[in-house]
Amino acid sequence: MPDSTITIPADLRRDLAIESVRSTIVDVPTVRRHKLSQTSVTAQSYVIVELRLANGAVGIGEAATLGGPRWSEESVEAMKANIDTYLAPALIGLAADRFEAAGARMDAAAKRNNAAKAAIETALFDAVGKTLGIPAALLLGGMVRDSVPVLWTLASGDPDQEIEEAERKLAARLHDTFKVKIGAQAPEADLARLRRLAAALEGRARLIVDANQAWDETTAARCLPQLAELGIALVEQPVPAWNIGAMARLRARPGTPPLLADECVFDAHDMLAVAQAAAADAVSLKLVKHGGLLGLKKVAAVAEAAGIGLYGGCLLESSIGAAAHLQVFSTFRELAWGCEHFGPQILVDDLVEEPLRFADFQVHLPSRPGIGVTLDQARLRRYARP
Ligand SMILES: O=C(O)C[C@H]1C=CC(=O)O1
Ligand SMILES: [Mn+2]
Repeated sequence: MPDSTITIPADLRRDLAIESVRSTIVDVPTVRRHKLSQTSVTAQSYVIVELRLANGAVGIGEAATLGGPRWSEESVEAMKANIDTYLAPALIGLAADRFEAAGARMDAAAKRNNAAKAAIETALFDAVGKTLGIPAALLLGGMVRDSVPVLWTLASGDPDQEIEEAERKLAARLHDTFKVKIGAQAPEADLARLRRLAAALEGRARLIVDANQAWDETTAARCLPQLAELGIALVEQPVPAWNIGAMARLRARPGTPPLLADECVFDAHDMLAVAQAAAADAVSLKLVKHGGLLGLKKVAAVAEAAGIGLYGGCLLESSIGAAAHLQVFSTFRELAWGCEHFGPQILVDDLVEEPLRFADFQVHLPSRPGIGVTLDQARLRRYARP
């Protein structure tokens, strides 16, 4: 287990009042083009939150997007505006360890805005953790594990490049599960691409796919058995987020591989609806969807109650957002599907002094207090929007 006995001077503990919140938009280039069904990115945009307490501690948090407001409704521009105008003013003066009260204030100040709220709540846990000298995980139930299996996503759309990329990851013992992004081209073209990947990696890697809502029910009914025949272990969000009924009907058909709910589950109410409809085998947990670490735990609790497996989702976060996810993922008794926080490795640069460590097919929890990583101010300035 990581060392959690770091001590900091008593005077730093004194005043947890939230004094200021600063938000900065950054754009960090990626090492290659990342293609999803609905968008394609060559840079990742985040809002970085720095939240200062009266005791001097500064907590950090990150809100990720994917292709502007295309993956979900929040863009970095909207998040910054809503943080500065509505969310931050609602919190000034509140004691930072009153996490639920902070959530209630933010919900009263702005509807949804889940990624923006998550970045602020992350910064609260980071600031309090730093103040107390403990990892945020200790405030969330305590660690069950100090590393998490991590997959890599293949999303260039070019199977030759993707096989070569997967081979490099396997050889370096970084990743042996690969998520393939599909839905940007016709289903038959994706199936041909997957056939090539499955043949090239057979017996050496596990494949899952993410259609990002690209298929209608008829297309999904036709293609899902073919994915099962190829040995695809999990199929993420094959149909539009609103179509829980289709997910349930597809899941009940013989020959359908396990289904992973992503865009159809934002809050715990969504999770309950998916569970009641028996519409998924697993759920992808993400701070940007669930509004924070506590919201993520609530969604996970509903899933656990329904026997739905937990999958540690991402939105290509840097080491800041990834570290926050790891703090909460580390507290789950079961994390059946591991996680996909490869984000720090797809960026040309990170935003922290010491990036997360990837080794032996796992991403390792940092052992410092709070979320465990330190914002690199020089890098923040380098990638900040003018
Ligand atoms: O899962 C998503 O929909 C979003 C994201 C996560 C990894 C990736 O490549 O895209
Ligand atoms: Mn997804």
